[in-house]
Amino acid sequence: MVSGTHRKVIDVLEGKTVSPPPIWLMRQAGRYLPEYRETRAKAGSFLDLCYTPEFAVEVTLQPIRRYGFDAAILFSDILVIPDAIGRNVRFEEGSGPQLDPMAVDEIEAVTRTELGTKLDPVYETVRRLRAELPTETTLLGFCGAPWTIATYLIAGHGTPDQAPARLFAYRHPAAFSKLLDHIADLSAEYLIRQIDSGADAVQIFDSWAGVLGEVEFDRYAVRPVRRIIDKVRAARSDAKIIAFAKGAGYLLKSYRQDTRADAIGLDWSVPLSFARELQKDGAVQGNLDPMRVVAGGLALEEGIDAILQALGSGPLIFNLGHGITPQADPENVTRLVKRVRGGVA
Ligand SMILES: Cc1c2[nH]c(c1CCC(=O)O)Cc1[nH]c(c(CCC(=O)O)c1C)Cc1[nH]c(c(CCC(=O)O)c1C)Cc1[nH]c(c(C)c1CCC(=O)O)C2
Repeated sequence: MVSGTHRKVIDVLEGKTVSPPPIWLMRQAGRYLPEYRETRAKAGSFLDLCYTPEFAVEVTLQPIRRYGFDAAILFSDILVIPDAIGRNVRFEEGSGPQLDPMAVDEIEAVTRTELGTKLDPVYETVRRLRAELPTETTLLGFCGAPWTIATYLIAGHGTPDQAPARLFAYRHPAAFSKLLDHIADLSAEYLIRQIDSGADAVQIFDSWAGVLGEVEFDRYAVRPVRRIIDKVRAARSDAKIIAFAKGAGYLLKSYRQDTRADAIGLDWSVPLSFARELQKDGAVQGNLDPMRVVAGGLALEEGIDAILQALGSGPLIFNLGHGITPQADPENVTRLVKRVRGGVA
């Protein structure tokens, strides 16, 4: 292989051990960066930022310029799918996302929706990014997992424990499964189009997997993600896929095999001894507590070293256990990258 086209994240997704491990951070483009806040102010609403290729490309590239991460993640949001199917998604300052909540009698109509052309600007962003990024930088596309998307569709906003979606699923199991299958089909189409536009790999975010019981985890987290992965692979057999089921704990033991993901993302509550077991079956990604990046100092150094020591001799993509938060000091990210790459923090 020509060294200039070598993408370390892809090597790890193929099961290789890369030392030092490649690194990127979930939500690496975001409010902790002054240059993001500047572009965000110019773009208008948050969705305008997502749907304007010029701005979305700019904010995707900002953390790459600053830190030289091994992967760039398309700047967008998991809620663009609900937006594309007409659920009136709004991001209001300080209150998190808002959508039209979905009642059970809307299931038939919602499961007949199509993506249409609304997400075309996202594919254009992906094309421009692949052309502008350094060849050695992996470009990641993404979508939300059907369960996590459904939690927002049903409640109409974020909730601490997703009680509205859990209740809906117990009351209307057949309608709920139909809804998840439909979201999975739209998500597969969305990911295939991202891959065709230049994404080298994709990540599926199941941020709310941790609130599901064992039976529901299989039904609502594993199966719909497997459905997406099967459809993407049926269309693009060499697609590389990372699945992140936050809070899944012990259920991660079979998650990779049951979903067929190339890598599984780990949140910071996953013990490193268990993470090592999971790594025997393939690549893992994670799992530094984002609060260690806010704290800095010894908390940051010890957290990094523990992960490198436990997981550095196997296929690892270094990342946080969830998105970086707005309070993080950009200098701590500089220290983090340096330490992972073998320098002193
Ligand atoms: C659940 C979820 C969402 N969005 C996402 C998830 C899954 C991952 C996770 O659990 O964090 C995924 C997401 N959201 C965003 C990205 C961009 C790529 C990246 O840098 O990782 C990605 C991959 C940008 C964003 N998406 C959002 C922001 C902040 C909005 C702003 O700039 O004002 C960013 C940078 C808005 C958003 N979008 C969402 C919420 C709950 C919020 C509000 C929370 C907040 O205000 O921090 C839904």
